[in-house]
Amino acid sequence: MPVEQSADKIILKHPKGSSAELLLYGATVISWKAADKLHLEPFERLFVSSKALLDGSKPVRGGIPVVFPCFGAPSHPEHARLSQHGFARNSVWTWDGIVMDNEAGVSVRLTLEPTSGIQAVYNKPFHLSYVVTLAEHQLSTDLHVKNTSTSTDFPPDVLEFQALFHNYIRAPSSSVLIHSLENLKYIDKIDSSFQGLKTETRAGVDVKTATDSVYEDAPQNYELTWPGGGLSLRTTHLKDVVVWNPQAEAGSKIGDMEEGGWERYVCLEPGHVRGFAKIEPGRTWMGQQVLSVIHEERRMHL
Ligand SMILES: O=P(O)(O)OC[C@H]1O[C@@H](O)[C@H](O)[C@@H](O)[C@@H]1O
Repeated sequence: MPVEQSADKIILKHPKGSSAELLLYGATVISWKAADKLHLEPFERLFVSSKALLDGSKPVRGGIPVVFPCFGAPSHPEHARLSQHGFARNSVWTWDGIVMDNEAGVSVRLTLEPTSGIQAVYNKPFHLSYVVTLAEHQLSTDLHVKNTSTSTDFPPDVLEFQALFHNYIRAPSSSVLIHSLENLKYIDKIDSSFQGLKTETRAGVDVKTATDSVYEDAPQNYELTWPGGGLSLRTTHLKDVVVWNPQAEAGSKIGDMEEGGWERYVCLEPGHVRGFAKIEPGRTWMGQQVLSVIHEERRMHL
């Protein structure tokens, strides 16, 4: 069966051997295994901390948590009662069905609507639909956000939100390089003494030191490479991208981070997180990412 379902998890299996696992909790993808031309056996592409709780008691430390409707600490008055990164990553989503099942890919959809728990902290009407698609060498995630307000008032009942895919990519943090971020403006959340935006001067960005950078108006087309491996990331309507790795000093203070976990991943998180996406009543916004295996050694020599 290309799609297996249990009470809390969905497993996607592609006929060519790749696979993915998705929790209803947070719609969190917790595994993506894909081969490349050098390693014919599919292997894990995402990092999930061995200390991550997968029982729905807190957001998963790893995989691909979905961040909505606020990134980081809330900065919009309508999000004031939300916790860091919003409620999508710690809400239980609803299974909606198989979208596609053929040689090209296996695809499933989950949805999230306001529950009483969400309404207690957030009173905007919305409908989220999340489609995860597995191909032989590719994983795509699409988030559709609908403003379900039926208000005809003026000014319109606009839905303002931030959204982001918090990808924990399995990669050696001592040698991974990310490009192309050169010349982009970014907020350096590590350097709190610096006010304003910095300009990226590096052709390939590394995470050898603690990194928490929010790049704005990015090219939506990136490559992560390390000796012997790599992934590309293309996005649509996700104009910003975050690079995060806490390294040892901050990483060892994260309760659900395994010892040395920061050595085994980099977070490359595409989103709309500088300012807010805005949609009028009845309209839908869609943000998409496509993660693809890089088959050949494509390391930039710097
Ligand atoms: O611990 P959390 O809430 O999952 O957040 C992890 C990190 O997520 C990143 O997206 C943020 O830029 C970091 O500042 C943050 O520390």
